Amino acid sequence: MSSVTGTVTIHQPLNYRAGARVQPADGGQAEDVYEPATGRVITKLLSSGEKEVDLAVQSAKAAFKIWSQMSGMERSRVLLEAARIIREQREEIATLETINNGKSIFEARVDIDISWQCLEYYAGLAGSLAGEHIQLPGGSFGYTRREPLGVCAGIGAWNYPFQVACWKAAPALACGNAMVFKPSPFTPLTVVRLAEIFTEAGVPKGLFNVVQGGAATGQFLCHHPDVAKISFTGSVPTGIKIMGMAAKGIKPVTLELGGKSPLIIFSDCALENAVNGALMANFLTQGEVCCNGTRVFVERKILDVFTKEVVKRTQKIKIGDPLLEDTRMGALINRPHLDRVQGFIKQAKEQGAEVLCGGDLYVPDDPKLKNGYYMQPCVLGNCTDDMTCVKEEIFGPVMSILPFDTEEEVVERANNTKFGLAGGVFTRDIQKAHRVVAALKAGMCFINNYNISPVELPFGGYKASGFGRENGRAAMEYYSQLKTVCVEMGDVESVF
Ligand SMILES: NC(=O)C1=CN([C@@H]2O[C@H](COP(=O)(O)OP(=O)(O)OC[C@H]3O[C@@H](n4cnc5c(N)ncnc54)[C@H](O)[C@@H]3O)[C@@H](O)[C@H]2O)C=CC1
Ligand SMILES: C[N+](C)(C)CCCC(=O)O
Repeated sequence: MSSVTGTVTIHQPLNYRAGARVQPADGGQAEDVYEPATGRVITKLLSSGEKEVDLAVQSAKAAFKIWSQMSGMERSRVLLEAARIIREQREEIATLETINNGKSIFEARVDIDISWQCLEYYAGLAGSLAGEHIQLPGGSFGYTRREPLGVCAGIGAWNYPFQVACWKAAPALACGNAMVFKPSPFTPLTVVRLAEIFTEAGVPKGLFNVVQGGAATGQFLCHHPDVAKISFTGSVPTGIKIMGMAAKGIKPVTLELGGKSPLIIFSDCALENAVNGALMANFLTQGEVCCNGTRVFVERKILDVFTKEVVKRTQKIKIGDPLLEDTRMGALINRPHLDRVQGFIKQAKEQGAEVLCGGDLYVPDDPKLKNGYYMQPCVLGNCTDDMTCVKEEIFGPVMSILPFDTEEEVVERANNTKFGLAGGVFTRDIQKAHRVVAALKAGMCFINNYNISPVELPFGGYKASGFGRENGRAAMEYYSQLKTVCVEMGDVESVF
């Protein structure tokens, strides 16, 4: 594939069923898919209708019969092979991700690395999926079996298309399930590569299928009677709808939703690390990250020095063609989203926030990029807790700085949100660090770093940010169910 921005056009079918790319059997009209770096249409997406979704689920059901009967070690070998192929094709997958998502190639490579690491991690756990043996009176006993659920539905967001799919597929497949995955209609491309890789690695045909489209396709999938579980990554309003659909079928759900996470910088921090942490917490993937620490609380004693340094470093972020090696911020996902982020900045100014840097659209010199969706990363000062930019998830490169005076005060303000995905603290005082994260009502907390993703650690939210966990051992629980077997070794003493 060409690795030059503005040149790639995709003509292959984007559905994947029974081990092959296919055109959907039914569906709506074709939608444009854009290259955010140029604003160019790279492909037309045919959405999947009810019939196509059913065919994908039936194909998964057939593969489940074979896969679920294999031992964990057998499944492990296939997942390791898939991880190996991803490593081998790292550059090609990262390039396609960058073309479709707009993030820098530098970051896309990291995303692909986290993806194959996730497969390796669950390959390692597949062989240890086991139950317990429990002794009962008179030599009788019971035992438990951890069994797969069946066909799991995965529905993903557009910010980490390949990685989100791996975070769901790896534990699902390790536990013996099959999956039908629906990516965001903005980023339909790389997930189909993942499906091809699974087939090449040796999964039974139909074990991992891809259906394409937006809300309608997602609804067909969630309502399908043969779908046993739904794992969703996306916004809170859609999460509410997913849970409603799951309730109708009594299906377990995992919801990875939005956030407005706090990052607390105490005056006794290592300043350079804290500045680096604040940049990591706000500007990866153009700020389109659910767990971003966008409310940066800074102890007043170091407010000026911290702010000055953060602004200086933010102004140096190299924006532009995401496929260039030295670019660190690419383009936002699409025009409406860019407009939305701009709207938040305008409203912040109206409400009294001060733009300390950035916030404007960015027009690269390269003429082929002039219709891309770029903006300058923005730092807002003079913020207060009641401002919209401090309360709502912006999902763009916008950091709000909020001064504080005491630990007690900052913990209360940090928790004063409907969300609870993540949180972070920078301090050299270990007691304070652990005390503060213990008080944070958030599922993923960082001490003296932010937004790193070791796949060994469970990830997920509290409160409106959802429930269930991805990554870590914990995710195995969300893709399996427990069967108890009670064994009588004596005679039946009947009551009757
Ligand atoms: N906690 C986490 O791990 C993450 C959360 N997010 C959140 O996702 C949001 C941004 O992603 P978007 O794609 O804009 O979210 P979204 O909620 O609009 O869409 C997410 C997915 O759900 C599908 N969908 C939309 N309506 C549906 C319906 N009625 N039934 C079934 N499926 C439906 C979409 O087509 C897409 O695949 C942000 O709020 C962000 O915080 C994003 C990435 C990670
Ligand atoms: C990889 N990481 C930690 C930066 C973000 C993962 C959550 C998401 O999909 O937004």
